[in-house]
Amino acid sequence: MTATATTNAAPETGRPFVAFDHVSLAYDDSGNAIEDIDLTITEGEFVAFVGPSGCGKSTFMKLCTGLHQPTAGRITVDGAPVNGPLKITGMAFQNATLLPWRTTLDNVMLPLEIVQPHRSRLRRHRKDYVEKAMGLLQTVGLDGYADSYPWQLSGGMQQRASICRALIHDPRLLMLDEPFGALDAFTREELWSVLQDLWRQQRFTVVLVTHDLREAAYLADTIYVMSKRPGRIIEQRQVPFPRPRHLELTYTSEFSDLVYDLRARIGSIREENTQ
Ligand SMILES: Nc1ncnc2c1ncn2[C@@H]1O[C@H](COP(=O)(O)OP(=O)(O)OP(=O)(O)O)[C@@H](O)[C@H]1O
Repeated sequence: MTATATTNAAPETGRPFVAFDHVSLAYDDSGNAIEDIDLTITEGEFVAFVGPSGCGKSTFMKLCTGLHQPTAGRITVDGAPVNGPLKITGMAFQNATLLPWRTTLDNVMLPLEIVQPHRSRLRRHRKDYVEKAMGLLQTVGLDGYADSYPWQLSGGMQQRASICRALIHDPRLLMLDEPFGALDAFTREELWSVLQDLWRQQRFTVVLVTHDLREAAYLADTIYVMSKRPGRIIEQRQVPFPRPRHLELTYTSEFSDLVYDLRARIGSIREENTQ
């Protein structure tokens, strides 16, 4: 794992990067899935979305990346309206979804065969790209596994590779939908550090969707709590802990208090649901 300096690496630009201007989305005539979302994510910020199941966290992501268009309101990313799928995003999901017939290295390199300008450059600059992929694999502790196939890797190793794949084309926006949800607690905590290191080195903007409140509190600068359907932002919490964060933080009373508050907030939403 790479060593990290002891500064807070979040860029201090404060420049708006993702802006939702009173955005709602109705998939069909059953009403809004998310409603009146109005928020700004600054460049290099690490934000987490938490909320009860079905509140619209994944819908938020799909809107951010242009996979769906809002029914009302306006979304801009890096100052431009989002009218279709964005090239500047990288994504990782709960399942690593690596292609079983490709080696780890070839899985990580896959976006380069699809996303421009890398696609046009790949043949001529393959050596540089391989070097870059190997560097990423080393950062996540997978050096030595470049030629292994996904079925030869543990779940945690596969997820490390999938994070490398999400980052190989230098996305400015990293979307993570429950990326560690299927992993055991130890592996998950290890990968928090891996992700924090990568983020501090490369300063991309991160949108993390998670059910794990400790994960949100450990990783994020800002946590948005969403209501039950139709999903609205009902709370925005700044996370005050300095970076780099270490696992000891999770045993402090400040950390427990934050997680407890978030849990209570989500508990109260769930209760409303059953009344
Ligand atoms: N393609 C779709 N067509 C119709 N309805 C959809 C579609 N995708 C999601 N929905 C509905 O929109 C609402 C929000 O779904 P979404 O997947 O965004 O929630 P979520 O908070 O990510 O859920 P979970 O925490 O369970 O993963 C849900 O009621 C869901 O049934």
